[in-house]
Parts: sequence; C-alpha cells; structure tokens
Amino acid sequence: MKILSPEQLKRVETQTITIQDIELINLMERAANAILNWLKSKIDVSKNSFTIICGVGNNGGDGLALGRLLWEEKANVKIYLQKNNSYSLDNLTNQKRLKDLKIPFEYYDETTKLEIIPNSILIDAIFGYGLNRPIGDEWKPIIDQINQSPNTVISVDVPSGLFCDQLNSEKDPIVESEVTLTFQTPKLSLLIPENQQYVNEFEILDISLDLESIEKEDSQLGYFSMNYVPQFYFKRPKFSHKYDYGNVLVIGGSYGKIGASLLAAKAVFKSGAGLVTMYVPKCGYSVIQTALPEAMVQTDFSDEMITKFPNVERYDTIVIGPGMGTDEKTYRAFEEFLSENDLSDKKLIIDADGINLLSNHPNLLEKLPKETILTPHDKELERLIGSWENSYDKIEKIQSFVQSHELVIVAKGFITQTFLANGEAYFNSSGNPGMATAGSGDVLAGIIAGLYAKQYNASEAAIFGVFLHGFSGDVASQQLGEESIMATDLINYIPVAFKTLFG
Ligand SMILES: NC(=O)C1=CN([C@@H]2O[C@H](COP(=O)(O)OP(=O)(O)OC[C@H]3O[C@@H](n4cnc5c(N)ncnc54)[C@H](OP(=O)(O)O)[C@@H]3O)[C@@H](O)[C@H]2O)[C@@H](O)CC1
Ligand SMILES: Nc1ncnc2c1ncn2[C@@H]1O[C@H](COP(=O)(O)OP(=O)(O)O)[C@@H](O)[C@H]1O
Ligand SMILES: [K+]
Repeated sequence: MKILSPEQLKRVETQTITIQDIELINLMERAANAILNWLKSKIDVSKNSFTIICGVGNNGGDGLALGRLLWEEKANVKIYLQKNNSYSLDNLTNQKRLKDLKIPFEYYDETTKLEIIPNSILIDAIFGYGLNRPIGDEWKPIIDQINQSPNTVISVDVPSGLFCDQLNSEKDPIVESEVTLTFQTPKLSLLIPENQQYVNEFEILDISLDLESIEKEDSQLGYFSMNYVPQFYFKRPKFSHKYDYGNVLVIGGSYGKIGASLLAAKAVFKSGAGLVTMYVPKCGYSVIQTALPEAMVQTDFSDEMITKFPNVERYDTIVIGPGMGTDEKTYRAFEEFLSENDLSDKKLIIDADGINLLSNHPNLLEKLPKETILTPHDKELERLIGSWENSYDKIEKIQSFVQSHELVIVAKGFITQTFLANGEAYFNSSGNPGMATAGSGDVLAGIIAGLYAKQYNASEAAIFGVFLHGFSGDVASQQLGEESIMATDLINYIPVAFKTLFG
C-alpha cells in the first residue's frame, strides 16, 4: 500500500470523486461511517459517551458527521466546534445537518475550558492531513486539556498537530492519542519513532478511495500489511524434490556464539528451504549435529572462529554473519571469499558481524553481488551508513546507499523498513516488542534466506520475510505473552504463522 503525501491524498480524493461520480460530502460520510463501524466493532456505542472536538476543515467535518451518526445510534454525544469564520464547505454542510436534526454543538476557542463528559471517549477531529504549519501556541491550552484528560483519545486520520510527512518541533502542541483511525493509507508520520508519544497505535480504515488513482501516484514508500500476503502464496508442486527449494549455506558462529548460526539455520528450514549446510568453527560441530540433525555441517580449521570460507559452488543461497565475530582472520577470510569467487549468481544475506565487517572495510561493498540483502539493526546500520539526524533523514540516507550500491537493506526496529535496490522502502506492519530478545535477528536472517532460496526474488524475500518474522512473533505473543518470547519461539511459531496466513 503506497504511503502518500497530503498533496497526493488530495489529488486521489479529487479523482475518486470524479471517477465514482460522487461529491466530497459523500466521502466524508464514508469516513465518518468507517469510524462508527470501527467503534461498533469494539463497544456498544449506545451505552457510551463521546466528546468530539472538531476543527474548521474537513477533519472537523468528519468529527461533526461522526457526532451525528453517534447521536442517531443513541450514544451520549457532546460536540465542540472551533469558533471561526471560514469553515470548509463540507464542514458547513455537516453543521447544517446537525442543526436540521437539532443536535446541539458548542463553540470553543483558545480560551475555552472544555467540559469533557466524564469517562467519555474523546474524539480528536481538529486537524487532519490539511495541517500546513505548526499549530500556534495559542492552541496549546486546548491540546493540553485533551492530553491531560484521563479519557481515551481517538484521533481522526492523524493526531491533531502532527504533520503527515515532515518532522514536528518538540515544542509543537500535538494530541497524544490512544488510537489513530487513519483513512485508506497510513501517513508517514504514524510510522516513525519520533512520534510514538502521539501515535500509540493506528488502524487503517478503508473509505474506498480509487485504488488506481492511488497506484498512479508516484511514491517510493509503501506499507506492507496483511492484504498483500495472499500474493506470496506458493504451493509446493507435487512432483518436487528438496533441490527445488534451494540449497542454503549458513556461514557463522564463533566460540560462545554458535547459537546464533544455529537459530538462523533452523529458521531457514522452517521457512521452507530444501537443504541447509552450516559452516562453523570446530567447536560448533557436535552441538549442531545434536541440536539440528537435519543440517549438514562443515567445519573451519579453527576451533574458535572462521578463518577460511568454504567452497560455495553447490549452494545457491548463502547467509553470512550470525555469531561470526569480527576477528582480523575472519575478515581476511571474508575478503578472500568475496574477491576470489564469482558470486554473481549467488543469493547473499549478510547479517550481524558480516555487516560489521563491511562497515569496517567498505571496499568490500563493491564486491557483493547485486541485491545482496543486509539486515542491520540501528547500531549496525549506523556503522554502515553513518549517523542520521532524524527518521526522515535516515530514510533518505538509506535510499541513497541502496541505490548507489545496488543492495537491499532491511533496517530492523519496531517498524522494520525494507529498502529495495531501486530506493523503494516498505514499512512492515507485523511484530511486537516481545521480539526485542536475543537471537530474534538471527531468526529473521534465516527466514529471509529460506524464502530467497525458494521462488521469491530478493525484494519479495526481504519484504515478506520481515512480515512473516513479525507475524510469527505476533502468534507467539498471543500464545505466550510478549514477556516470555524467546528467539526459539519465533522459529517454533513459523508453521502456525504460515498456516494462519495461507490456510
Ligand atoms: N481522502 C481522504 O482521505 C479524506 C479525508 N477526509 C478528511 O479531510 C481531512 C483533511 O481536510 P482538510 O484538507 O480540510 O484539512 P484539515 O486537516 O481539516 O485542516 C485544514 C484546516 O486547518 C487550517 N490550518 C492548517 N494548519 C493550521 C494551523 N497550524 N493552525 C491553524 N489552522 C490551520 C487550514 O486553514 P488555513 O491554512 O487556510 O489557515 C484549514 O482550514 C483529512 O485529514 C480527513 O480527516 C474525509 O473527510 C474525506 C476523505
Ligand atoms: N519493539 C519491537 N517491536 C517489533 N519488533 C522488534 C522490536 N524490537 C526488536 N524487534 C525485532 O527483533 C529483531 C531484533 O534483531 P537484532 O537486534 O538483530 O537481534 P539479535 O542481534 O539479538 O538477533 C529485529 O527483526 C527487530 O525488527
Ligand atoms: K485529527
């Protein structure tokens, strides 16, 4: 799903109106109904109270329309409308509809002491994507009253005061919402960590904007959600054998960190690869043969670290890095491997210490085959591309890095972002904080490798691999709770994740 700027959203809105032969007021009604239906799916609205704070534009119009719909549902509703002399056309239409039905609303200004109905759900419909400058300090008292109230705050489209696609200043008054109900496409600002104080969680509500018009908009940013999963379904053909599902080599491990490569290798198997071989220092041999009898094992001459890379001729997919360490000898082995092999037809996934070695020796980057997938967490990423000022700057820096090196970068975090070699970036929608646990990243590298080894190309393996990893985490957290998830659980829940996604 594309992430669009406010200008693009406006254009799509206008095109939708033409194509569907409707008027903006109909879209606003759809938006309000979408919120009503979302509320009804959670609570009995007739037994609840709502205090709705509306602005002067169409976001406020949504709030007014919602107020009317809730009133018709017999909810207890109090509507506040900002006092002004220039309302949007459809805001005015909704004011008239309220008046026609004799549904009361009160005006507020900067100085109003809001009378929020106790225990009511507070609906924030002051500003949406039309915010074009920071809210002036004069509005701070209103935003403060919302933020300091004990009520649950639900924001319409975006928390009021938050820009959709640029950074706010820390001083800007912004609504801190419990849930943001955003229309049709997620706004970029809902996805970045700087805004977590304002965006606790968000849900995307479908208001049937014209999908072709959305597709026509030029955007390098996308959001990967459940809706896109079915296209990744792959049925194993009846007459297939293990070699049809890839032959994967996992190079990694060092004394004390054999487990990392083991986790990656297990995840490769669980995500469907046909064969897995592990290349580890000698100290890993017995452990692996016992813990993962399905894997073949080759060992380095060294007991403790990798000092020479194996012959990789027969493998199509190679994971390098989990638990590997960054010893000088390992670096030299890595360097020799990249320099002396023709890797152009190999699928490489580089994680952890493999990435650290690339950062320490950036000359190696040019030796990587096209579309090699790197899976750094923030610290590894910083070593690789340098520091960034904020999340927007980070996105631009990664985009320029992947484009100049023709690589795929999976920038891991709460919302993992996958950058393709053409600069497109996909934000992931699955996962939970229970996944912030040792070895979770090794599992991700393994999942991506397992998919890449099969029928998926680098972009698909990375984007879907990240989703599958997060989804396994979500299934694991439903069963175990976030606290107790361990990386092994993520592996163990991959089958349930597959079954849930593909039936
Ligand atoms: N396609 C969709 O997704 C659909 C979207 N819909 C809804 O429309 C919303 C967008 O509506 P919108 O364009 O009217 O803008 P909105 O956010 O209400 O605010 C604009 C008003 O605020 C003002 N203003 C701006 N900045 C300000 C500031 N700092 N301080 C003070 N004032 C400021 C600005 O005035 P001006 O710049 O002229 O001063 C203008 O009056 C969208 O978020 C969604 O809720 C649905 O109804 C239908 C389908
Ligand atoms: N708060 C979070 N919410 C969702 N996913 C998370 C969160 N924290 C970490 N993760 C995921 O867990 C993995 C952690 O990877 P990494 O930091 O490399 O761990 P390790 O090095 O221990 O394997 C990443 O895929 C990341 O996206
Ligand atoms: K809002």
